[in-house]
Amino acid sequence: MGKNKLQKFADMRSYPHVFEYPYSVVDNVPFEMQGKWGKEFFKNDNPIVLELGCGRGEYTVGLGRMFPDKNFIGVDIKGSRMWSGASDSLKEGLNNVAFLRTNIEIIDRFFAEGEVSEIWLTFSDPQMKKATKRLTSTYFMDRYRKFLVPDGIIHLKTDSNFMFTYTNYMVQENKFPVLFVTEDLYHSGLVDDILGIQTYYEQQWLDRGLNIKYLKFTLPQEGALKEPEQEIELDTYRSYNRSKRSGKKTTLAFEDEQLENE
Ligand SMILES: C[S@@+](CC[C@H](N)C(=O)[O-])C[C@H]1O[C@@H](n2cnc3c(N)ncnc32)[C@H](O)[C@@H]1O
Repeated sequence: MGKNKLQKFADMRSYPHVFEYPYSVVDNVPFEMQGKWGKEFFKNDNPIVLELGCGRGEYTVGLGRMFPDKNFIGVDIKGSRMWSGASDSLKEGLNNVAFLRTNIEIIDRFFAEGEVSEIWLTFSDPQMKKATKRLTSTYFMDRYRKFLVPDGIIHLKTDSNFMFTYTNYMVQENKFPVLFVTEDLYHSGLVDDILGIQTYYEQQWLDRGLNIKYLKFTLPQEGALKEPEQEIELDTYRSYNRSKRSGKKTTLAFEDEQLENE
């Protein structure tokens, strides 16, 4: 039988490679590893790569296996999801993998200037109602700039047409260099070992026949950032449009909600 949430939380507290600093405690518990992840935890100077909103951490663990000469940290607020990747990486003895349980809104408190080389955003919630909650908004880009190396790389992998279109507009508006872009990863023949890592959400969206989109760009350090102003068509299969009064749900909206509750 699988473990319940309390057993998973207990495991997480005992894991040496898991750091739990949710917003509710971070002001009371000092975090002393900012700027020292390489020296004090990984014990090397290798590049550090983050997966933000990592869920079960498939990219963090998958990339950790592929690139022993880089360090990977999965970040999410949900400990019971993160437990999967944290347990797998511990069992496999991947000493280049760690997890940080916190709110991404305060991510810049955990890393020093230039400490991180790359960020993966894997199937992030599109947050269609509020741009400042979107992990590819300029609100978050301003935070990422504080700890990314100059011209650090950001990868977005998503099912969401809304998130993909918004991020493309954001990148264009701010003239960020685009390294790679595809609207349909699996039918373009461009999937390699890295892009072939599939997350839990990715598998669900693929099963529903959605195209997976991918955008890779660099984040320059200089210049004020500007939010895009274009209207973007909403994703119809998400719960955004559901009428609360009628309670009507499309099948996909319902399933989306169930995924959220996982
Ligand atoms: C749609 S799920 C995707 C999970 C995983 N990347 C995957 O593809 O299976 C989004 C994840 O981001 C996390 N998340 C969203 N906003 C967050 C925030 N502001 N701080 C921390 N975690 C967040 C959620 O807890 C959730 O696990």
